[in-house]
Amino acid sequence: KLPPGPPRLPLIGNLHQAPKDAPWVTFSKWIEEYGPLVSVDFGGTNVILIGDFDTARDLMDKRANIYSSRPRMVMGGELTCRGMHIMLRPFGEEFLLHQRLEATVISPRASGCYTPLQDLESKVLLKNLLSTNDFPKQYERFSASIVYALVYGFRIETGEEWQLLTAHEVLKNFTYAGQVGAWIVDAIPALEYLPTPLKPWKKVADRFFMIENDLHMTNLNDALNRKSWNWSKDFMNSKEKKELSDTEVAWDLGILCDAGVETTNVTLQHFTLACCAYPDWISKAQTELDSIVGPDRLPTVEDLEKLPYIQAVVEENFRWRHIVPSGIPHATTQDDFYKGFWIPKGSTIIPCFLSMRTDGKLFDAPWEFRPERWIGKQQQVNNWGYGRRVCPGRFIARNSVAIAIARLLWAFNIKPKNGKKPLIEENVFTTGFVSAPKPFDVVFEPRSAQHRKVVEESFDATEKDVSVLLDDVRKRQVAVGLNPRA
Ligand code: HEM
Repeated sequence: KLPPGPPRLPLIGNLHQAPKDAPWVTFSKWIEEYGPLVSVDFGGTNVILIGDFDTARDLMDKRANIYSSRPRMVMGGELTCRGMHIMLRPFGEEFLLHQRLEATVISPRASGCYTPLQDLESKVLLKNLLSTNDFPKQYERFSASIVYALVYGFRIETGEEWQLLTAHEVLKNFTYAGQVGAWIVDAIPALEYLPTPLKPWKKVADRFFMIENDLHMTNLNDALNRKSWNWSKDFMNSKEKKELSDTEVAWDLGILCDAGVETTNVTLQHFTLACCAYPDWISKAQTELDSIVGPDRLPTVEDLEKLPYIQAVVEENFRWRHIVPSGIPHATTQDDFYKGFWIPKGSTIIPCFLSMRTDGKLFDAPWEFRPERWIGKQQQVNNWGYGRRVCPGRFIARNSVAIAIARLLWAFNIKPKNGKKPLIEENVFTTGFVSAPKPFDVVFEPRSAQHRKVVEESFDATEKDVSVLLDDVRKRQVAVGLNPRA
């Protein structure tokens, strides 16, 4: 039998109950009512919701070979991206070839070599926050500049670069094309065989494809002409490239780049909201920074391992709120049985991050931001997803978030502008696929004149030429025994 779930109607199942906005709220209510494994039927698609860490690990990690595909998205994936979006590729030989292509540049060892870029961009972040409180824009610039430098060999210095602005447009188009239930061709894929005049969606998909394809191809070609090492050159010289077209490689690079921007940005926005809503822990973090680092220099990447409280803040930040609270769906490629329940082949599997993070059995007062939960403890948080689809950028992202948090706390008192702690409820977050805090006003106040001076001097003194930094990154890779392919 299928796992329990809300009663279904004939033919449409639970489609009438399918949430349009903030689906995680409905999903977590069902999980509370029916347990950690829930099944619903959205118009013929069997959807399994997973609501706790143990069940997610048992199925999605331990049985990764059958839980690592993706639900089919005809309009968003097959037509708009012509099947080249790595996040939407079905699990199989082709997907694994693309994963092998990226494996060497995203390993923990390779990711540890990218710290010169994270050092520069976090210094720029602090310097900019001395003169503006527009933190979402500054976090976006910080996150984007790290990945654009790696993938294409250039920096995002202002956040107004045409490549980033076009990437915004691409994301908007992707969200539009990927709307669940909006396109008839998603429900009846055979309609794609109709003659073109009878397929109005095809024109939209073709237009979106052209915009995105142009962006990825131009970025790739520009990157190949830049002076220093970058991922584009590396991928084009790989042995996997022999089996792939330039266009496929350009899309892999483009998606890696896009996937690194909004994610890191929103994670830092959550951190900022937590500073305003639950400030009690901040003094402990700053006391640790003052005793290990002192007032005369910024914390460095090397300091991080001597800063257990800061590490706990980073971990709690990942737990407190996930950027995608409903989880990123997987799909099964075989029938499976678990604790007496049947999970059919082709089911959509949703690991509901919101339910896992607010599980009262594991986390006391889960809405509160309490870094102490992590001191001396190994708990689960699964920020990065599951099985063969686990986030390939996780080592880079963790390093970026950790150095940004350490330096922000070292340099600033981060406070709500109106002096009032925001009350954290679901309605302070946006309701789309990626859920960010709704706009709120924050002041980034330097902790002292000395802290301001160190921020300014560190910025002035640091190397800003991306070619020099990428040459350093390449040298570091060779020094740790890696073999850059370009
Ligand atoms: C704090 C920042 C980040 C968070 C919270 C995050 C989280 C995630 C999650 C939850 C998934 C889905 C895993 C699954 O399906 O089980 C994912 C996938 C992915 N992430 Fe990240 N990510 C972050 C940063 C990055 C960065 C920096 C990159 C690239 C450099 C990246 C590239 C990707 C890609 C390409 C996928 C698709 C993997 C696939 O479908 O096989 N992410 N990420």
